[in-house]
Amino acid sequence: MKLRDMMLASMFAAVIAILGFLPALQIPFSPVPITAQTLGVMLTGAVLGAKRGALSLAIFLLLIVIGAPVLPGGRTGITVFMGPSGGFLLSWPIAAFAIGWFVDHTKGKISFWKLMLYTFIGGIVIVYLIGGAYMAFVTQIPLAKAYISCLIFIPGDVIKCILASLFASQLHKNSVMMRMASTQRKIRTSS
Ligand SMILES: O=C(O)CCCC[C@@H]1SC[C@@H]2NC(=O)N[C@@H]21
Repeated sequence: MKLRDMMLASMFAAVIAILGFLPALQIPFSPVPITAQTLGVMLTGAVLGAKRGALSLAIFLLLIVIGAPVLPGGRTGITVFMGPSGGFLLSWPIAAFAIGWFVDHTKGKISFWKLMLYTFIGGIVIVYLIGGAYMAFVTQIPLAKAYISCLIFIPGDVIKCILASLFASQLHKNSVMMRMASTQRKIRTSS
């Protein structure tokens, strides 16, 4: 991994930390809040790809471990991993990796709809599977009940999928156009 990759991964970790300044929404019947940071997780995977995306979220989790107040409300420290939302946090590098893996293995155009599917699988299905199971374990509730309680997050998380997919598809389109323009320039100067 190059220095540039490390810098990009750190930059996206910072973006997720900044999203943590938006207050989390505590909802009734759930010990886990609605947070804007999942938008950052989806965006990171969709823009950086698998390896850099996972690295970025690993950096973000490391910031929590060392006590940086990067979660909404300034929460931090290793103890947050032991709470009901701990599994959701631990799922984030896997989610970013999965979204990025799909992006890295996409043949042809990375369209909005493809990204919608990728962010849905990585940012919702994988996150809920891991986070829900962990929450059931920590709070000692039945697994089915934990998964049902995750459904409340779906409307907000689908909106985040849309936003991340819109942004990332535009970015991928621009980078393809820039690459084409630079190839054309090279051809012109060599002929
Ligand atoms: O701040 C924390 O302690 C982590 C919060 C985890 C929130 C989960 S992630 C998936 C789902 N979508 C949300 O907006 N909230 C939950």
